[in-house]
Amino acid sequence: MKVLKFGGTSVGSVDSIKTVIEILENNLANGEQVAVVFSAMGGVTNRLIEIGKMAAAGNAEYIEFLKVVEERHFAVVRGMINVKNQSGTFAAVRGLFNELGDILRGVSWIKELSERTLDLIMSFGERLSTLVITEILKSKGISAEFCDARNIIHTNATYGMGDVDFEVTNKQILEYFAKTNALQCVTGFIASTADGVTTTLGRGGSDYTASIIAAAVDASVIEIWTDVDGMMTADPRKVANAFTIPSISYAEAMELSHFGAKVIYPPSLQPAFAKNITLKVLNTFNTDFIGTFVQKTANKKDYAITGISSIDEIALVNIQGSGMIGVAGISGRLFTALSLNDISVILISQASSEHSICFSIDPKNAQKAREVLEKEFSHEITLGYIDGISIEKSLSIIAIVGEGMKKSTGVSGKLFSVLGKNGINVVATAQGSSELNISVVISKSDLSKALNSIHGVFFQSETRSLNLFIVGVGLIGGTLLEQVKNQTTYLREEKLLNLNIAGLSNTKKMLLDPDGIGSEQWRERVNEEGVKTSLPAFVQRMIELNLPNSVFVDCTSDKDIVQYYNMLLDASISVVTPNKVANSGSYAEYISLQRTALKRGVKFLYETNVGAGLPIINTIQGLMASGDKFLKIEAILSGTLSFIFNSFGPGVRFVDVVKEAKAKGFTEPDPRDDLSGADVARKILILAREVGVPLESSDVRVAQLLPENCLAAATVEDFFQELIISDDYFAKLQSDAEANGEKLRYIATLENGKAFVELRTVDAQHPFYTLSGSDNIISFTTERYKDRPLVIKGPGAGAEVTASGVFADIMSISSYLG
Ligand SMILES: NC(=O)C1=CN([C@@H]2O[C@H](COP(=O)(O)OP(=O)(O)OC[C@H]3O[C@@H](n4cnc5c(N)ncnc54)[C@H](O)[C@@H]3O)[C@@H](O)[C@H]2O)C=CC1
Ligand SMILES: N[C@@H](CC=O)C(=O)O
Ligand code: NA
Repeated sequence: MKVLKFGGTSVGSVDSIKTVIEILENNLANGEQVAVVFSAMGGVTNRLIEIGKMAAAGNAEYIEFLKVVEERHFAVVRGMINVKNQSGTFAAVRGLFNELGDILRGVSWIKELSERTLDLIMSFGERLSTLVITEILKSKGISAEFCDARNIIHTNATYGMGDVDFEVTNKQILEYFAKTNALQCVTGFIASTADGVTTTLGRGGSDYTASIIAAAVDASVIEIWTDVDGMMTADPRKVANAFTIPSISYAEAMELSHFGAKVIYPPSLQPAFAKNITLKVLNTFNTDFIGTFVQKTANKKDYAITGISSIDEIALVNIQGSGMIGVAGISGRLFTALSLNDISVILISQASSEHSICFSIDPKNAQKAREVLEKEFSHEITLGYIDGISIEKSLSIIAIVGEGMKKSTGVSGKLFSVLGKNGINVVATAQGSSELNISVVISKSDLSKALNSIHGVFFQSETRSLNLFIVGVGLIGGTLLEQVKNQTTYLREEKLLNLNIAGLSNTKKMLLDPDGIGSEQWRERVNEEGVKTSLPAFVQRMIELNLPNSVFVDCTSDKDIVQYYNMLLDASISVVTPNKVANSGSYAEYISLQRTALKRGVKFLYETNVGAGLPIINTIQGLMASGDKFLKIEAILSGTLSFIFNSFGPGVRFVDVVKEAKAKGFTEPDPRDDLSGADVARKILILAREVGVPLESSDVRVAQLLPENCLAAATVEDFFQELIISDDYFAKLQSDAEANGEKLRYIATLENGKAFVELRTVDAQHPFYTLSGSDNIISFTTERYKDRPLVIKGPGAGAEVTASGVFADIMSISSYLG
């Protein structure tokens, strides 16, 4: 025999009942006997409870509410049974509603609603749905019979959650099914006492009915038909990427039952599990889907774990003291006291030092737990053997579950590592020696981030996601977004990396969308949906969103923005930037950013601070890490100045070359920063710091290349005017150099702890002579590269090369995330 069970949504509407009929017809076609258990129509049980309470409160409106429930059942009859045959069913349904109406009237008279009466009122939900569907089946010519489970399942008189008398029940079920071959339509959830008083089976009640029957008759299978695709790897409301688990063991299903309760409530399936009956969880609304098989032993898994479950809100109680060490009986007394007071313990952890025990409970029991324990241990507390009871709230538990972790290494490593990388603090942890479940207690505010990042490493290890928050969509930011757009498919398909643009801001508008702004229509979306830009609000929202693998990308030259870097890094958000302001501010700030990133295990990356995309910072960091010592750095670090000196000559105005550099995207947003030497000065300052020389910006000596009048210009426009006026000055610089067969080069040097930048002329022998375009060149003399320096050369400014350097930094974070 086969046992099927349909939940409330499956029997909730005419359309879904049509599917139920089809499923039943298909099953009957196989010839195997079928029992089918029905829940009440979706929402009806809750409605009946409400109606019962209204009646008890003397609120006559319950009558109207009851009419609505009645009409729902009538509507199904009208929708499913031919007009000619409806009357019998209508009469039967009306009969049940009359009976229920009488009971409710009684409740409203005596103004009392006992658990026993409530069970009786609730029983009408299943009795009605099952009656209606039985009649529908019969009207379709199917040999179906209504089976009132109260006649076969007996419980004690614990109302609300009757204790099943299996001896009697199993016997009655066997006798009942031995007598019939018809399709048995059984009322779920309800039972009765030996003397015929209606009871209910508590949580997961209809599943329990199915399970009790299946176990009694040794059914071949139980099919639980519900409204989702089976048991999922995580709660899909919290983890968008959760997917159906095809095969799961009983034990795993039990462990996952916290959120799995929505789908099945495994404890209610225990009788079937005990008989080794396979359970299938199937979707009435997606009948072709394979669903989840629950069996004693699950099929081999593709993943190290089977699923992730969580409890949103718990309180953690800690009891500690020197008097607990080596003293037997403390934990016995502790848990006895809790159990005598009906406080259920969710998780327990005690370190081998025996100095403390912590356990988690439902927060609504927290105060009671404190009182109970303070009373139990009052003597020890007075004597100072126990320090007292501390309770922490606003915590959540996440458990990873799976038989696959048994005796396999690396699972807990992976769990703790992903939590660490995302800056999620683990408050407590527990793993039983069954190795089926590792539980961690974390702050509730980290729950969503933790679930998603854990799900990511265990189930989507092939596809990793980075959440990008980009501020500044000018030349570099805009080009970066273009590059991201062009690479999205490649990265997803070839590198299994999903770049999610979760936030964007220009100076006017900002938009944050954790689901992704998209790299195609970002401009339109920011314009249309964006709100007025506010950097503090942007940063605050990012921190609140608390998305895993978040990266803040600062593509501005803003001075104020850098004050947020520390805060972001501290919130475990990596920072990537071409903006040089932070690293060229005070040395204390530079160091503090490095330290915060290190402390939080996130990245602060700024390769494009010097030489745009050229691998300069990375090279230095590699050499420093491997113990090389820098003796000298000599470099051309301005793409703009390089371009100018390579393009300026007879027949060209200096100002036009500067304007061309700006048009080509080489200059700073304000080109005076390039021509004043300020940009080069801050670059050599950053390099000095990277090689371990703790300079301040005032330590860098800058020899001006501009005449006074240009330096004094108040605006960029004025500046260009002054350049025109000074054209002869620049022409002479250039022609003097050329006359000597030399070239003008603006060179930065770091030697003996001193940094300076100056305009020099170099002859054809000098390695810096043969530069073209916007080339930068950096020559490192180190202990290892002493005889011949290490030289890096190439375009050191411009949109494409800079944006790709920023992109490469972002990519390096993704590989670090593993
Ligand atoms: N252009 C280049 O070759 C290189 C540039 N860089 C650096 O890249 C950064 C960006 O340079 P570009 O893109 O060329 O400049 P840009 O002026 O074209 O872009 C900067 C953008 O940031 C916006 N912005 C400024 N403050 C903002 C704020 N608080 N909130 C939102 N948006 C803000 C501006 O409106 C502008 O659209 C600068 O720090 C620059 O030093 C670094 C290496 C090379
Ligand atoms: N304006 C800068 C851009 C790179 O940092 C330059 O010209 O080098
Ligand atoms: Na670089």
